[in-house]
Amino acid sequence: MAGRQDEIVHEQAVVDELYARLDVLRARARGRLRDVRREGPSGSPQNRSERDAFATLYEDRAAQLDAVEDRLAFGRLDLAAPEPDGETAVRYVGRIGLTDDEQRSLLTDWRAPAAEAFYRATSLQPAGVRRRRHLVTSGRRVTGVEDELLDLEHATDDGGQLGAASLSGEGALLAALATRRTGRMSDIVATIQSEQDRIIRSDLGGALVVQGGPGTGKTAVALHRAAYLLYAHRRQLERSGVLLVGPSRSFLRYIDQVLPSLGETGVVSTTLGELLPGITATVVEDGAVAEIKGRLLWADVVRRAVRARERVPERDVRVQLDGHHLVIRRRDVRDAIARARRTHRPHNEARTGFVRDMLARLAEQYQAAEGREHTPEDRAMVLEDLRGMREVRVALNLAWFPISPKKLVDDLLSRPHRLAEAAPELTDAERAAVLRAPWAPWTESDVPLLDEAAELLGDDDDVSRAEERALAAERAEALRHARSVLASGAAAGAMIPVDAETLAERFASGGPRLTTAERAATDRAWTYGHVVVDEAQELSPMAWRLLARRVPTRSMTIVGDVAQTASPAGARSWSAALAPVLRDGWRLEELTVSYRTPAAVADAAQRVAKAVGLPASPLTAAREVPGAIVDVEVRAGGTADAVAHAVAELAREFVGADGGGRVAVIADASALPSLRAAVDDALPDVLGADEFARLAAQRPEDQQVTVLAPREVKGLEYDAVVLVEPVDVAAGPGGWSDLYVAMTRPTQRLTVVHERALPPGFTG
Ligand SMILES: Nc1ncnc2c1ncn2[C@@H]1O[C@H](COP(=O)(O)OP(=O)(O)OP(=O)(O)O)[C@@H](O)[C@H]1O
Repeated sequence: MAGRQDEIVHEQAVVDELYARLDVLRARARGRLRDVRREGPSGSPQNRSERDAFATLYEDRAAQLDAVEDRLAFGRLDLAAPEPDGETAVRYVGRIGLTDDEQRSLLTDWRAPAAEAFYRATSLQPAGVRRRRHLVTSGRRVTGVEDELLDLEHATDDGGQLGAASLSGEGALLAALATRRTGRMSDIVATIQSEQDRIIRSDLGGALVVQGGPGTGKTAVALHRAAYLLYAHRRQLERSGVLLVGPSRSFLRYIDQVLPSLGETGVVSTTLGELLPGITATVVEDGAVAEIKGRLLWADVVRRAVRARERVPERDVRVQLDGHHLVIRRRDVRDAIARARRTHRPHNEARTGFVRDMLARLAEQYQAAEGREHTPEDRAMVLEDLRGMREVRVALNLAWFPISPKKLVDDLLSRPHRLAEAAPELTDAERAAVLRAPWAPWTESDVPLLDEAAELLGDDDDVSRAEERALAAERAEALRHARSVLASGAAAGAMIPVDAETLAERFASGGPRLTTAERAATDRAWTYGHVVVDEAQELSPMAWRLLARRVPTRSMTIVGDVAQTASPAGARSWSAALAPVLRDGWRLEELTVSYRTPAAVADAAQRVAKAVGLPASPLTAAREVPGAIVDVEVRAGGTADAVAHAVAELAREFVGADGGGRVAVIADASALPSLRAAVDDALPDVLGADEFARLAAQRPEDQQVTVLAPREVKGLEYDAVVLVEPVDVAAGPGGWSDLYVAMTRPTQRLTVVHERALPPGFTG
C-alpha cells in the first residue's frame, strides 16, 4: 500500500506541474486579450478588424484552456525503450497537448498519434508499452492510480494487474459507469476502449457506419470521432466545418457539453427539422404519413411539381405595344422553355434566360411591325417597354412561374390537383393521407422535400449572387493581408496555431463573431467537410438524399442501431437505407459491449429482441449489477399505485439533492397523464414536501424524476427506469423497437410494473 501511496504522491507532483502550466497559458491568453481590447476602437477599419480577429483567437484559446480543467491529465504510458529523440520514456496523456516554453512536450493530446497506444495497447500487442497507468483525479487532486502491465518480460511486482482483461482501465471504466447520471452526457476520453478507439481514429475519407446495440457508446464514439477529426484534419475541416445531426433538441442538449469539454466548439449541431435556415419543423407526424413522405419517389414528385410551373399556355396571347399587335405564341414559349431547360440551371435562375428569350422574340415582332431596322438603343427601349407591360409579365409568369421552395411544397401538399399531377405513383389513399391544410406547420419529413425543392428552384436572387462575388473579392484581399501579417510574426506571440486562411476569414468576416459554424448554419447549400449522424436508423431515404448533398465527398460517420428503429420511414438494414445515396461506398464497424446497461438488463433486452425478430446486434454487458431487474406484477387496476410507489422508492435511492441521479417512468403515451398524476401524489409522502417542491420546480429538461414515452428517451439514459406494461409499449407506434429502447435506458435498475404477461423472452 505504501508503494501505491508513493506513486500517488509522485503523480500529484506531475499533475501539479501540468496545472501550473495550464494556469500560465490561461493567464497569457487573457493578458493578450486584455492588451488587444485595451487598444480600443481607434485606428483604420483594417486595423480594427485585425484587432477583432486577434481578440477572437485569444478568446477561443482562453475558452479552450478553461474547458480542459476537469481531468486535464488522465493517463501515463511507460514505454519499453527510450524514444528515438532521446526524450523521456514516460508519456502523460491528457485532454490537450501542453509544452513548456522550450517546446518540450509535457502532456500529449489524447488525439495525437503518440497517445494511440494508451487506448490500443494490449498484453498481446503491447506496442512498446510496458505499463499503462490511469490517473484517478478529483479536481486537481490525484486520488488513485490504476496500472496495467502489458510487457510481461519487464513486469515487476509493483502491484499492477495483468492487462489480459478485455476492458482497459477497468477500475476507472467501472467507476465512470457507476456514477450517478446528471442528465448531461460526459466525455469518455479517459476510458475509451480499444474497439471504440479504432472507430474514433478511422480515416476521414468515405462513409463509416457504426452499428451497435444500445449503450455500446455509439453516441460517445461519434462525438469523440468528431473531436479527433477536427484535430487530425484541422486545416481541412476548420473551414468547411463538421455537421452533427441528432434526433431531437433534447438529445442535442443531452450531449452538448461533450465537444466543448474536448476543446472543440466548431461543430454545427442540429436536428433534421432545423437543418434548413428559416424553417423549424417540430411537429410530430403520424408514422404512416412520414413513411410515405420519406420515399425516394418524392425526388421525382418534386421535380414534376417544378416542371408543372414551366408550361406552354393553352392558346396564343395577344398584346399591343404602341398600336402594334404582338403575339406571345405557344410555339415560341415551347422553344424558349426547351432552351432554358437545356441550361440545366435551377428553375428560378433559368427563368431569367426564358424571359430574356421571350422578350427578344417579341421585340423582333415589333421591329417587323414597324418595318425598320432597330438600332441597339431602339432595341433596348423596346425591351424595356415590353418588360414593363402587365399582360406580358402575367403571360410569361404563367409560362414560367417564379416560386419559392416553401410555396411549391405547400401547394403540393395542400392542393389535390397539384399532388395528383406530380405524384401519379401514389395511390389515392396515400395521397389523401399526405394532403393537409394550406400553410400547416412544417413537419420533419417536409424538410427533405423543401430542400429538394430549393435545389431545383435555386434562389432567384441576383443580389445575393452579387454579394457573394463581392465577398469573394474581399476574402482574396484579406488573404493577401493575412499572409503579410503572419510573415511579420504578429501572431507568433499568441502561441495559437493559426494559418493564413483562417486568419483571413476572421479579417474578411469584418467582425470577430462569424465562425465557420455560424456561417454554415445560415447557408442552406453549405457543404461540410464531414457529417456525423446519430440515431441514423430513423432517417428516411429522402432524408439521406438531403444529407448526402451536404457532404459531396461523402465523408460521414453514421451511427445507429437498426434494432431500435421506431419510425416506419427508417431503416431495418443499412445496405437498403444507404444504397441509394452511397451505393456500396461505405464501411461497417460494430460495437458489441454495452457500457450502459447491467448484464441482466442487457440479456433480457437481447432475449426479447431475438424472440420478436428485431435485427439486434450481439451485446455483452461490461458489468454485473446485483438485483438490476425488479419484477412487480400487480392485480388489474393496480398499476398507477405500484408505479408511484416504485418511483418514490427509486427517487429516494438514486436522486440526490445536488442535482445528480435520474429516474424515469417509461410507458405508452396514452398512459402518461394518469401516471404523472399518480407519481405527483406519491412523491411528497416518501420524499418530504421540501424535496418534492425542489423536484417540482425543475425545468422539464433538468427533471430528475420524469414520466416519458419511449420516443422521448431515445439515446438518453437514467440511473433507474420504471417500465410500465411492456406489452402496451410494444403495441405503440414504434412497436417492439420502442420496448427494446425503453428496456435499455437504465444504468443501475430496471423495475418493470405489469398487470399482463411479460413479452416473450423477458424473464428468460
Ligand atoms: N469507454 C467508455 N468509458 C466510459 N463510459 C462509456 C464508454 N463507452 C460508453 N460509455 C458510456 O455508456 C453510456 C452509453 O453510451 P452511448 O449513449 O454513447 O451509447 P449508444 O450506443 O449511443 O446508446 P443508444 O443506442 O441507446 O443510443 C454513456 O453513459 C457513455 O458515457
